[in-house]
Amino acid sequence: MNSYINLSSVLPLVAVLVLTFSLYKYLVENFDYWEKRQIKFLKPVPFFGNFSKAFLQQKGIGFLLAEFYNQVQERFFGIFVLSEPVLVIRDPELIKQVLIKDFQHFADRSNLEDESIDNISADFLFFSKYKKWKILRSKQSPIFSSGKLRCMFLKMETVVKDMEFYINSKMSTNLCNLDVKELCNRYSTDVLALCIFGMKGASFENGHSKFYDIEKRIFGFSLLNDFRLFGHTTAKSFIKLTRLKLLDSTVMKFLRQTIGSQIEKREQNHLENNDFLDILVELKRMGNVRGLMFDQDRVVALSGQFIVAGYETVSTTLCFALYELSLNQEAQQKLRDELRDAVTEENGLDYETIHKLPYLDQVVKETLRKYPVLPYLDRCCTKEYRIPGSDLVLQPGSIIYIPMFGLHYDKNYFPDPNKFIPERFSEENKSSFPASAYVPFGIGPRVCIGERFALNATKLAIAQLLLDYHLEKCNETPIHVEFKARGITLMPTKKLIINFTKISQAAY
Ligand code: HEM
Repeated sequence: MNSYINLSSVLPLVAVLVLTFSLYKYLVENFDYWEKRQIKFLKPVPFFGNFSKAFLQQKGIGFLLAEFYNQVQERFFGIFVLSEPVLVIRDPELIKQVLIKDFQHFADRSNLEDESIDNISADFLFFSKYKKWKILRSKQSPIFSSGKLRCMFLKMETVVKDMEFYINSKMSTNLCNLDVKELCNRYSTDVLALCIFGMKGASFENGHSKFYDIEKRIFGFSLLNDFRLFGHTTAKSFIKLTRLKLLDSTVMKFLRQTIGSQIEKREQNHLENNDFLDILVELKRMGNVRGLMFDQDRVVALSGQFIVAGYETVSTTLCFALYELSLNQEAQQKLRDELRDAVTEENGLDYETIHKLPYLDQVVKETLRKYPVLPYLDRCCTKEYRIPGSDLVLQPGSIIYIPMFGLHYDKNYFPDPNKFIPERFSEENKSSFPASAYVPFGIGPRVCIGERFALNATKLAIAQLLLDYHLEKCNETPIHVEFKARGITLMPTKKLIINFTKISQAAY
């Protein structure tokens, strides 16, 4: 009798031990993956792999990957993201080969595309897998054709005017201190609303801007938001487990109501506006495109992706360019001189002029080197692949990362990497580093579709602001920027406050 009681009381304990042991085995069972293949790898810890600092929000993913990049000298090496093995590629030649020449072996990103969990993000170009992606990309590329970009440029000019009106309203005796991140958030919101959806974002007006509130909701810091973005880009096992959607119900309601009703209005009134909505209306009219149905739900989903992809990226790039120019007075003056020489009374800062300014281009390129908005490029192997010059054979499903910060801060390619030196990208200097060591927009067929749009919006704003204002650091300007360890895009921890002083028309 006694022995029966003892057994039943220890059974739960045994069960817990067996479960804990099985879970532990499950979490570490992959950890010999790189060792078995004789590939140099960084030692993982259970559950987190090499990503504990990122998962626990102690270090941003970009900086963590740069730390790994600097610990190893090999062309490529292994890490574990949670329990998933990931191959990190350091060698620019191999990067070019994988992203461009051998694209057919790496046609997907590493995220989950599961319509049963999230039918909205599964339709985003960024997340969609090759078969669907090919149709979606070919149907959406015309939005960024040269003709359409020209029309959008005129719309961007009106947003720049609103931004300057806003800056002037904050001034007393021709100067003011402004948080440039906040300023640029408003700018990118209004540029996207107007150019992509043909709607006024109204972020610079007093009162409530629906678009601005939605952007803040998607990228605002909350634990749930962090996990949404981190899971959908980096930790697919987490999304499988939690079934968390990328966009919450408030954002979806906004898309369905605001964008959905705008689409219906265009359909009913046969309106065209040279923007993304025209394309969505056309896709909806076509209905079935090579087996893919474009119904109201799908076109609303497609509209959401540009709000997610364009807002933080453009805003961050512009804000860091303005910040760096306020600290680097020589570069600022050199750029202003170039602008003053180029702008005439007849043709102000038009589309052609913006594309002819080499120093403006160098300033934006150097900003994107120092502050790449996304921390890494990723691909999933879709067809068996032997890494050239090695015995390593990747099977379909294997994941690779290209660490953006590691490359952009590599002293061998960019000496004095912490310094802001736009001249690195001049005609004479640009061959001093391999082209594929600099990849802020990615490369190959899955390169950023909004690259030219983003560059136009950023360059126009920098150019007009520099013609009209002198930018300078003030007491509140941080000299070294610290970055949030949370989120997926690069964000400063503190406000980036700089001083704007109006330049008189006489000096123009
Ligand atoms: C300075 C601003 C921007 C930066 C730095 C940036 C960067 C990137 C990067 C690194 C990628 C991944 C490329 C790859 O994997 O090879 C990407 C993809 C993408 N970006 Fe951007 N982006 C910016 C602005 C925009 C804008 C304004 C839009 C749209 C309005 C946009 C839409 C997209 C889309 C849809 C993809 C997925 C492309 C595909 O898989 O076919 N981006 N972007």
